[in-house]
Amino acid sequence: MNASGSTQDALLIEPLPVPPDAAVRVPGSKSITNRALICAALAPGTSTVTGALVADDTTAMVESVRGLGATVARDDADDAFRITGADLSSTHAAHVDARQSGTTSRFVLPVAAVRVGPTTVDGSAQLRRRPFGPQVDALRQLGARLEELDAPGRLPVRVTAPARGGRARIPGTESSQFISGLLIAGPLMPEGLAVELTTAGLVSRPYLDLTREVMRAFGATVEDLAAPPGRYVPTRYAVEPDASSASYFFAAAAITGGRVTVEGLGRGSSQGDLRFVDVLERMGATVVREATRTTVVGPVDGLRGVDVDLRDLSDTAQTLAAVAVFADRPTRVRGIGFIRGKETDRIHAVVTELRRAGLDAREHDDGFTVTPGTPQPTVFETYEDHRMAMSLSLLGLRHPGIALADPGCVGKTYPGFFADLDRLRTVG
Ligand SMILES: O=C(O)C1=C[C@@H](OP(=O)(O)O)[C@@H](O)[C@H](O)C1
Ligand SMILES: C=C(OP(=O)(O)O)C(=O)O
Repeated sequence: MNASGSTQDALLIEPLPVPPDAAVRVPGSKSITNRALICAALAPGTSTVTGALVADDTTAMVESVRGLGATVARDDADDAFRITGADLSSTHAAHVDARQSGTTSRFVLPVAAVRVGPTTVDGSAQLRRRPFGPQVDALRQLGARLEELDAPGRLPVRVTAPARGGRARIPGTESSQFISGLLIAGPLMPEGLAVELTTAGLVSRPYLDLTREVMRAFGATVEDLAAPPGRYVPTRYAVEPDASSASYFFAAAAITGGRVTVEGLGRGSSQGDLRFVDVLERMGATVVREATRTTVVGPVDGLRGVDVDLRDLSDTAQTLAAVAVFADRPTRVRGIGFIRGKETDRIHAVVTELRRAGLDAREHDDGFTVTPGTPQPTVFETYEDHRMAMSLSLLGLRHPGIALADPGCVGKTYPGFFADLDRLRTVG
């Protein structure tokens, strides 16, 4: 790393000397990687997944599907995982550690309910604090037997008898991952699966499109929120770059008046978080959308504050909180009360940290308001939340004295983040 140095545990982010003019390629999508890995693990035969993210959340999935009986081999030369599907009729008792990964845990738990042997799903202390109740409840409606080994609605959970399938009622307002996981397991339930929402609202909707897209690529049939009995077939699948990871680079262009192109993420992408560039456009940035890449050019005359609902793309809420510091008027973010149940209470965390830097930021039940200002030199806390670290680092690109505690927390989805951020310093 050439311009970011370590002080004790904290990482100092040096301001960019000039606005960036750069093209970057961010790692593979966490969400697509974990969907592809688990669909491959359900397909009898050998699948190949290329371009996958290699990070803590996807290692969690690799280890988990191995625990369920799949074989996973890494071929670095080919940038590929080769996965041979698990024998779901095996009676062996499985134990799965989903680490910090919401997707891994919420995709594996329903899959545990379509195998014959008992499976225990557990995770880190952080994951044990996150909600699982609606999914446990839905699986019981589908005939599975589950034991919550610690507290109701929390990990660890042991599945002791499989689901027959049918209809499950579940709220859509807490996490779409519950529904994605049920859909993934649905084709392997003897009666198939139909999910019925008990709420008018549905958060993180684009992730359900992603689930259906990857399921179909692996040969499964799925329509809306239902999957008839069926099967997966092995395939070769290429993972595109991660749109949430790209948000930090688009934001860097927006706040500096620079220009950043993210390669491999273009008009055909199904990742909802790519819509973050629409928000930047509303704020005054110029966006160039091409078939296989997207460019953001920051305005020279400053950004406008916006009032925006991010329920479909909530992983970009903290990115926007950082961008909002550089606008001309307050930014209000709505529709994201459910992000209090992510790696940390993200509304509280981001507001607390902006205030630590002397900025005016406020919490609301459903989001936050950030008023523009000049952040003071600060060592930000990062709450074991990769997105706190990556978002707050943006302030350091413009202001001196910004440092991050526990920068290694980015390893959850983007181990090379700070090295890639340094590439914005390369002129030309
Ligand atoms: O399905 C997915 O891949 C994801 C869904 C979202 O979670 P929620 O559905 O809990 O909002 C998102 O925050 C997470 O990073 C990835
Ligand atoms: C919320 C996130 O992850 P997960 O729910 O998959 O742990 C995230 O990556 O921001």
